[in-house]
Amino acid sequence: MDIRLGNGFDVHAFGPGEHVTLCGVAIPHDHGLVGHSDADVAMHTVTDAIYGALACGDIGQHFPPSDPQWKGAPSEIFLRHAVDLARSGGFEISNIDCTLICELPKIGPHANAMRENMAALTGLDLTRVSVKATTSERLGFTGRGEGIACIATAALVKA
Ligand SMILES: Nc1ccn([C@@H]2O[C@H](COP(=O)(O)O)[C@@H](O)[C@H]2O)c(=O)n1
Ligand SMILES: C[C@@]1(CO)OP(=O)(O)OP(=O)(O)OC[C@H]1O
Repeated sequence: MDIRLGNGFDVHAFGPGEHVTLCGVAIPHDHGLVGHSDADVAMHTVTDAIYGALACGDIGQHFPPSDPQWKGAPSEIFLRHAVDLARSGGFEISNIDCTLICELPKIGPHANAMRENMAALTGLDLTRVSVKATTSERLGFTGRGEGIACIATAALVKA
């Protein structure tokens, strides 16, 4: 059995807005997130973890931020691309795990909706999709409420 692990890390800054989109779920907040796309930092991070497991670059190489085509794009486009790449290489995604780092918004009340959306987009069973959160104890840029960071792991298997 061929097992591959990949990691992802991404950060998006807060800007004007009334919600953030995380794992495709709109979460009410007193700021939005700034990005070339819809700035879904969690979906970008999971996408990069899958690319990492495949050793095939990163999200900016596949979807350059300089390309106007991706302005305001829904990030599920990027995730679907990474999932298709994995499957076309003969891999199944075994599980994904991501941790959001922010003081606010509180992720807990939305975590199951986020998991369900990621499970639907990837075709994974819900038990294989994990969404977690932590504060940074008010330290650093996340602690000052300047943005949201996310880290993720993806495991891919080929029988
Ligand atoms: N944005 C966040 C941050 C944290 N949580 C939940 O709170 C727990 C405690 O966070 P600490 O940073 O103090 O360890 C954490 O384990 C999460 O369950 C959250 O929902 N949203
Ligand atoms: C997703 C892309 C798409 O142009 O733009 P952003 O929304 O700025 O997100 P980032 O995490 O900086 O990744 C780069 C790009 O691929």
